Amino acid sequence: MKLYVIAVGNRMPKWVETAWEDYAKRMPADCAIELKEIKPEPRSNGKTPEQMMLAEAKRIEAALPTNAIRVVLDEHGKDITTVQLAKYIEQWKFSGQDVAIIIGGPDGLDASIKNSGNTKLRLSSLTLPHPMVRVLLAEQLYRAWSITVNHPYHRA
Ligand SMILES: C[S@@+](CC[C@H](N)C(=O)[O-])C[C@H]1O[C@@H](n2cnc3c(N)ncnc32)[C@H](O)[C@@H]1O
Repeated sequence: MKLYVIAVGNRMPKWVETAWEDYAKRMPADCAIELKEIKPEPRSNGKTPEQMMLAEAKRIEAALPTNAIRVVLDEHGKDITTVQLAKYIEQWKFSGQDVAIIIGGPDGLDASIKNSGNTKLRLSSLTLPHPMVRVLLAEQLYRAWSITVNHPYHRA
């Protein structure tokens, strides 16, 4: 199984790239995480947020791997614990499908993407900045994987 993280936003600050790499390289081959960055629509050409999110939605659709389980990250999604995320990882592995976890840009995700996921999850009740979301997600995927194999990284 591969976990694709489809994230709106490129040209991230160095700390974001470093943190992502740090967790990505810890993941084992059978649960690897791969980042696909989606170019954000320029914020300076007079378009409405809805128009920008729609343009980004088309790029997200084009980047999504075929037959992958879709997981949308949204602050209004289902609340889960890290132990529950570990259970999701086990289910996803069992399904034999790859997984695409989608993160929106500064304005969020177009409704067509928000409502297209098999699952909609939130990482916190707080509204998080999109660069931080990918870092937090990478750490939580690593932590959740560590739970599935009883790795000592996670201490309950
Ligand atoms: C700055 S937020 C967008 C906020 C926007 N007002 C909205 O309604 O989605 C950018 C992206 O980060 C992700 N995100 C932000 N906070 C989150 C949270 N607490 N849980 C899960 N994902 C979150 C979502 O994918 C969101 O589209």
